[in-house]
Amino acid sequence: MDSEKRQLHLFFFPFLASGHLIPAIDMAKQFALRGLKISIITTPLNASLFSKTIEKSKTMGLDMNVLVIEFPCVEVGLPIGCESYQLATSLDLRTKFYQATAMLEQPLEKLIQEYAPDCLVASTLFPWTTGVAKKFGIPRLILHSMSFFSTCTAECLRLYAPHKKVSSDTEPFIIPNFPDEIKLTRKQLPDFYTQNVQTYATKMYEQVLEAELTSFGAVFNSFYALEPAYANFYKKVLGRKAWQIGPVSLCNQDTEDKAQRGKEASIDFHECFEWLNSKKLDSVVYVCFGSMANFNDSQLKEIAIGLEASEQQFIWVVKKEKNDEGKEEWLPDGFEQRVKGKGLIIRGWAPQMMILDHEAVGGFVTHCGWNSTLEGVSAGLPMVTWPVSAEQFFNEKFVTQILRVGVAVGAQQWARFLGDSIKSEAIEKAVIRIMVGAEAEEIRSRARELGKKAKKAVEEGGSSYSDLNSLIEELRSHGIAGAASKN
Ligand SMILES: O=c1ccn([C@@H]2O[C@H](COP(=O)(O)OP(=O)(O)O[C@H]3O[C@H](CO)[C@@H](O)[C@H](O)[C@H]3O)[C@@H](O)[C@H]2O)c(=O)[nH]1
Repeated sequence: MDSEKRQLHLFFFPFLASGHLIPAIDMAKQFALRGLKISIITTPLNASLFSKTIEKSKTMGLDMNVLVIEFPCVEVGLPIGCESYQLATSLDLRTKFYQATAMLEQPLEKLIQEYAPDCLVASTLFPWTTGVAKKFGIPRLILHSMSFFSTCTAECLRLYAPHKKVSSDTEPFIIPNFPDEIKLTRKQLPDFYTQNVQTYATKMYEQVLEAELTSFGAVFNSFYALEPAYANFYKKVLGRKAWQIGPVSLCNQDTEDKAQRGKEASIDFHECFEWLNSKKLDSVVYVCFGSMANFNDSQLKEIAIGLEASEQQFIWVVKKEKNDEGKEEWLPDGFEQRVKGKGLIIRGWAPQMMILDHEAVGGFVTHCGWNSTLEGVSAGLPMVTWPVSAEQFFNEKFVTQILRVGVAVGAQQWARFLGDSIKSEAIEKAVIRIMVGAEAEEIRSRARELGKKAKKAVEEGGSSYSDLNSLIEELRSHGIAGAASKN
């Protein structure tokens, strides 16, 4: 077959966590929409989460399928079914989880042998896949799940270690040689920056870096106009190769597609949509902390009190099981009766993208996971930033200081399983600041402009659209060159 016409086949191998799988499926869809064949490699439980999306893609004529590999839970001592990182709720379980992912090397090699894909697009957290791709003579693209800003912040912390030059965990330091003056404290950094001992995670991050330097390049869920200084920094100062093809969530255009990203929602999405339809433009604040953050009862209570005191309408997503007696200790007495019609609590999984895109939603209280941040940006929404873990404190700086589309609630420290560090008054005040008054209007108009730029980036001729074209062209010529050298 004429090699220029040959359909390219990409293997997508995302990390096993909602915050990685959801954007990876969207990204895979972008490639499939350009006529490429896509196989998503994942484990049985994760595959079931997006079976509907794959079915739907087939009805659209897209060439997408899933190849399932078993996850070695038993072999590493993980509970059976612990196939998602968010289920690994202790350091010990997380270490075992990473060990199990490294054991996926052989099954992956078997699939590559069988299907001979042209390229392996694998999560940044699978550094060993660069070696696998090399072995089979195909390029490995790094599937990046953070922004350029956060990736550059992380790299400058590693290079210059400014956090080691301050005398306490709360003394601010500045990221050296950066385009903007960004201040952080040690309390806002992931553990592995501050620990002096080598752990599985610290070793893995060294491999991540090594792989970044030796791979074909990286694909980012971002767009040029959002962070030009940091895209340039990544490419020119850090000397890496990258394509930015986001916001990838924007490939979901109809309400059902938006509602079905990720998991089955815990609320009938029609019901949620109807509820929003009954509300005025920009009158509802949406409160959600991603797929991983879990607050304790007293912090949830503070949120409830703060939301009620703000007098704003809200949708609040709570990922908290009822206790053994079926009680919800975090709910203030009579709360749901008092906010009836005004506030909606979703217990479990929300159809987030559908909610954010609804015109009744006028603000977003977010933990600053990169996907939520970008979804908020794409929907043109002002945000209250409440970082909890991972690189979320970096994203907070980006939203509040660089983009200036958010206000900080005042979270000061990295912690995945939190106490009641933020008081109701701070929540009330921050929500009011993004929903009511002159400041809110000013933030909203900046956010709206950014939302328009996000949509433009993925339209035909937009920067992300063009970057995806160039990437496909490069893969095509690489494939042709590779095929020629094999002949
Ligand atoms: O009820 C929910 C909760 C989440 N989501 C979706 O789930 C994704 C969540 O991703 P993100 O906002 O990035 O948060 P996390 O799940 O916390 O993501 C982890 O992974 C991200 C990508 O690496 C990091 O940026 C985060 O810091 C890290 O916590 C988003 O697409 C949301 O739309 C829903 O649809 N419904």
